[in-house]
Amino acid sequence: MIEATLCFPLREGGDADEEVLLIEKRRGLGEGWYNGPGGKCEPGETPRECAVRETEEEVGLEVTDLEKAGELTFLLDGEAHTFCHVYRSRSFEGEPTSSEEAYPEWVPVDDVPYDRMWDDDHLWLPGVLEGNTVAGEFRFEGGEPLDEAAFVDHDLEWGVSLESRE
Ligand SMILES: COc1nc(N)nc2c1ncn2[C@H]1C[C@H](O)[C@@H](COP(=O)(O)OP(=O)(O)OP(=O)(O)O)O1
Repeated sequence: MIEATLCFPLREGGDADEEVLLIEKRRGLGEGWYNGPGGKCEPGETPRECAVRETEEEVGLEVTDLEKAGELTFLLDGEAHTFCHVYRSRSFEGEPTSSEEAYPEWVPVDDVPYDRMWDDDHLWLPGVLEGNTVAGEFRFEGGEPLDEAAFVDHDLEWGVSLESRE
């Protein structure tokens, strides 16, 4: 099973609206869709270290004080495919810049483009952006690659305790 991360930097935008930093993915899994910065964990790396590294690599932002917000299991044809650790952070340095992997974009949390994201995102990301914690399982069918499989169903648990976990 792949172990991966997503990180959602948050800031106060204009008119005190909160904004989240998304990326438009330029290559690999989910290419062309919006997501948070993130990627696969490397050997010997904790998920938190992975989220920090991937955010720096993809958009040039140095995030600190990451808050664990979710643990998501993605299953493909009944087999665990990816376990994803989700973080949010209001502490970061630098300005988002494009990379070979991603175009960054600040968007109001009330105007996230769920129609251009993974089919599961509208089920868990709004709660995560509101400050909640979540554990979820999402089932896809149709074979590899995961981003061409069909989203079938899911289970979600809100308000879970995650801070003791990386
Ligand atoms: C199945 O639903 C998913 N939803 C969301 N929102 N994000 C997902 C889903 N499945 C995977 N992801 C995330 C997990 C990772 O953050 C990325 C995939 O990362 P990638 O394969 O691009 O990993 P990298 O290490 O950045 O890739 P390179 O091999 O190019 O370095 O999608």
